Amino acid sequence: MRIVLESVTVRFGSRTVLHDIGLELSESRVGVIGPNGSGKSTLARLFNGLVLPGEGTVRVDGLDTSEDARAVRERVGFVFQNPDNQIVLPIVREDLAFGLKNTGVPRREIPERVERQLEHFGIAHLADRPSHALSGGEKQLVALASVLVMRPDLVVLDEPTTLLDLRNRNVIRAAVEALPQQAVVLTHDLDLLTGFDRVLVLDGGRVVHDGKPRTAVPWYVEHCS
Ligand SMILES: Nc1ncnc2c1ncn2[C@@H]1O[C@H](COP(=O)(O)OP(=O)(O)OP(=O)(O)O)[C@@H](O)[C@H]1O
Repeated sequence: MRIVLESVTVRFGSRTVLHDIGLELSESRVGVIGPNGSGKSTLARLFNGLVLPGEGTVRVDGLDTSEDARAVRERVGFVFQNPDNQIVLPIVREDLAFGLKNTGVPRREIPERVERQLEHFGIAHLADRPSHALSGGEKQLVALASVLVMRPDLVVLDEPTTLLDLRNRNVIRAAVEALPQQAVVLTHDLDLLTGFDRVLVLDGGRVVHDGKPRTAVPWYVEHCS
């Protein structure tokens, strides 16, 4: 799918957080890097209508996020940086089923889809556990599973490896690599970007570099550290 931003400016109060951004994204793996506060999360939130542009337009497969928010959200899944913002129900299995119940998936298909998604991440043993009592890394995996079970066409992951130990970081890396759908990944974990098709570097609300990881990552290290 194609995401097109035309002259997009985002302001929070009197602060301009994104300045006149023009972008077209259709690659399978896109990374977004940049210093804290550079606007990465705000940019990514534009892709599924969580943030709407103050000026300009954002189109997802031709759908204007300001006009077709619901259709856009069905296509674009968003995995939050803090999994506590994602997990809504007290038991893991129920949490994964929640979104499916609200989108008209036939009830009898739901338990199997949930089970398969949990198994895919090696977390089937968490199915009946209370969500609030999971470790940070377990929560991050459950949050990702709860988005993927909805089968979005594009997945946005906001710093998916921050809470993870080495083993789970590798689980997430492998999961991102194996995703059949397009993915946009915001990260400070530069190793995660190996093999990506494209990396955007943000600084001060502007795209200051746009290229392959082998050029974008060294550029970022040289200019933004
Ligand atoms: N809802 C909001 N209201 C006011 N200001 C906001 C809001 N969301 C973000 N900001 C501000 O916009 C700027 C960009 O924030 P954003 O979260 O997009 O940056 P980021 O690059 O993702 O940062 P980090 O790497 O720290 O997660 C920050 O200065 C932040 O304080």
